[in-house]
Amino acid sequence: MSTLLSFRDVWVEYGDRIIIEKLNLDIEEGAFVSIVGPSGAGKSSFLRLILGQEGPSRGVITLDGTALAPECGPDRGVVFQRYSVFPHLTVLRNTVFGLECAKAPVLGRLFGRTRHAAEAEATEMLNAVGLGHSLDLYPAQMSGGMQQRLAIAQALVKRPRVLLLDEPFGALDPGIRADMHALIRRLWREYSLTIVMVTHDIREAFTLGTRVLALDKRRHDPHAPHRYGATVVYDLPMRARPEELSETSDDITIDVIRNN
Ligand SMILES: Nc1ncnc2c1ncn2[C@@H]1O[C@H](COP(=O)(O)OP(=O)(O)OP(=O)(O)O)[C@@H](O)[C@H]1O
Repeated sequence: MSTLLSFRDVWVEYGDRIIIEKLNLDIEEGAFVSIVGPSGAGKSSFLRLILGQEGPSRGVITLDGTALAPECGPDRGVVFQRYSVFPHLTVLRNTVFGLECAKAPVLGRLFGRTRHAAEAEATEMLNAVGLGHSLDLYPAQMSGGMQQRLAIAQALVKRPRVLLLDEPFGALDPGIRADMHALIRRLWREYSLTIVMVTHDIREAFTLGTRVLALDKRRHDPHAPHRYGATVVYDLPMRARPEELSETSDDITIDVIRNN
């Protein structure tokens, strides 16, 4: 497997406040990376770096060996915990809209044959996430789980190189969550995705991830908490592949535990 994303001596600082420090990390193509860590450790900031919503204050991030573009492009898809879908658009229009933005960035609309092709692609993706029978529904007519399925279709229809998940299942009931775990695992396999997922749920991190990264501060100065930032303090490759683990399984095994 080749390296898809690479971080070299990456820092995130707001004024004199250090959030992430000296981050050195390679993410392989096809990996499912779970990010855990205490509140405020910089997990969302880390995702924003990959998304291009903000640049590092120092260091370099590359995607496929090329410096990451400073704006969010179709090579990176994202699903947030809530509010990713447009309430005034149907399921199909929500999904086609992602393609319109990628393929017709100026007009934001596709016409004729390209529009038909986009609708066919969107319908295929909606079938893949289990919304094939809900194309004409509006988000307000759907459950939270269905809305997250739509958000995943919206992100995946652009065929991103990397899919970013920011607490995507955090607002869902446990039963629906288990269904969504099975769905994302299937999509990860079928579409050969590379996924980076932030979660507060340790079991979810270990159940889904092929690798679990813990972000935290290595050093702490109680008199000046802003002086030190977080970095990867644990990097845990999982021995079992996610498809071999059941939701209720307790036999999670870890290959190596190493402190960077
Ligand atoms: N634009 C900004 N300006 C200043 N500080 C910021 C900015 N964005 C984030 N921060 C600070 O950076 C720190 C890390 O925030 P971030 O949201 O990345 O943490 P997190 O690990 O995702 O937290 P949580 O688990 O609570 O969501 C926080 O202390 C936050 O206040």
